[in-house]
This record gives sequence, structure tokens and C-alpha cells, in this order.
Amino acid sequence: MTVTQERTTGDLLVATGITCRFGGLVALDDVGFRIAPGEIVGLIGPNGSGKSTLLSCLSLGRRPDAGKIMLSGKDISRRRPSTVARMGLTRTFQDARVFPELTVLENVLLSRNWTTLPRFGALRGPEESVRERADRLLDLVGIRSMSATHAGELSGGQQRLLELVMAIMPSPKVVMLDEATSGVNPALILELADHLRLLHREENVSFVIVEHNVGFVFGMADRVVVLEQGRVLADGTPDEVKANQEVIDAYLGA
Ligand SMILES: Nc1ncnc2c1ncn2[C@@H]1O[C@H](COP(=O)(O)OP(=O)(O)OP(=O)(O)O)[C@@H](O)[C@H]1O
Repeated sequence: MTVTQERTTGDLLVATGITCRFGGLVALDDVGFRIAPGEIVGLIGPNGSGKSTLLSCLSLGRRPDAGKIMLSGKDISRRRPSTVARMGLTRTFQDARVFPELTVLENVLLSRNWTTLPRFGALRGPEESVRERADRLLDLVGIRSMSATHAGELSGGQQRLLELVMAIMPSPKVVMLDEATSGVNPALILELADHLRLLHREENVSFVIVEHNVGFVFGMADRVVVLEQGRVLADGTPDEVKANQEVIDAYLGA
């Protein structure tokens, strides 16, 4: 099944007709995408199929040449990334973006300030201070003991976890993860999956997971979208996508 029509009921983020060109190259061609509250959607596809470009368009880091993006029923297609972040959509990057000279805790507190409240939604009840929230999230991913360490001294996997906490700190509705397993020691990838599941449960946040590690995606996602040459090739449950012959031919069987 491909998504070509806007479905407004129940969906948190709905993108329709997303087209993105780089000069003569059509990186995304009339792509539809949706995610429901609390859903985990995996986005996979061959190199150059448009995954990162779609993620940039959905988070408005790159403005699509055509198409419409609705977040919680509001048209965000022409908003700035910072505004979109305040409205509840945050992201991580292929190369973990942390401030190496600042401590782990300072990084987390700073991420909170980027999307400065009060417009950006409440902390988890008035009883939880910003500091308590930072401590709790760092605890959830197992790096609270490193709060005073400079972020630049963390391993690649720990920087990924820090970046994840920074994306979740402002209580977003949806977080987009670009290659969350890249640079992570393979032995720690299962741990990363556990941390993500915990954050997902505790924070009731939706995740879009862009990944080359298809095993990771199939193990985490409620639904998987497959891109090929800038178009949606398939959209279904992990089992449906794994059994899809077109997906096997274009990607999985390779
Ligand atoms: N800034 C850019 N300028 C020109 N072309 C670009 C740019 N960014 C991406 N492209 C092209 O757009 C297409 C889609 O690229 P994109 O990075 O979105 O794919 P991807 O699926 O994320 O790839 P990968 O898995 O290798 O990260 C590719 O052909 C790529 O070369």
C-alpha cells in the first residue's frame, strides 16, 4: 500500500505530495508520509533513495519544492525548523551533533532552551523541574553518571544516546532519528534499541527511524516505509514489507 491521500483523522504528522529537486535531480517525487501518535515508523531504502532528504523536508530543514506537511492539524509547510521544533517535532542527525566542550548535562539543558517554552508544551507535570527531567532522561538511557563529563569525551554510542536525550528533552510529539545506529559499537545496538523502547514508553513520543540497519528497523517499527528512487515503494507492517517481492527485488534481496 502506498500513501497518496491525506488522512487527517488520528494522524499526528501527514505529508502529501512531497517533491524535492536538486537541480535536475528529483530526490523526492510526490511522496506521502504519515505517522500516528505513539507510532514508530521505520524509513528504509537503498543509498540515495531519498530517506535523509525526506527527513529534512518533514522537519523543514529543507523546504520541499512541492507538497504539504501538517503537524497536529496545522500546516507547517512554510514554517522554520525552530518553529516546527517548538510545535513538537525534533530530530537527530547522521553525525551526532553535540557540543563537545560542554558537559553532558549542559548539552541537555541547552537543548531544552532551544525550543524555549512556554509555547512548547509542558514538562511532565509541574512537580518536575527542568533539572529533574534532564536527570531522569539521562538515567533512562544509562548515562546520568557521566553528567559532568565533557560530551567530546563520550564514545560514539554514548554521544548518540546524549543526542537522543537532547531531542526528547523538550517533550516533542515526534522525534526523527537519522541513522541512530551509525557509529555505535554493534554490541551496543541492542542496548540502544532497549533505551529507545523505554523512552518511547515513558514519553509517549512517536519515532521516525531512518536506518540502513534493517534488522534494527524491523525489530523496532510498527510500520515500515520503503523508498526507492525518491518514491514510496511500500508501506506496511514489518512482516508485510519483508514479504513484499518488489522490496526484496529492489532492496532486501541485494
Ligand atoms: N545537497 C544535495 N545536493 C545535490 N544532491 C543531493 C543533495 N542531497 C542529496 N542529494 C541527492 O538526492 C538523492 C537522495 O539523497 P538522500 O541523501 O536523501 O538519500 P538517502 O536515501 O538518505 O541516502 P543514504 O542512504 O546514502 O544516506 C541522491 O541522489 C543524492 O545524491
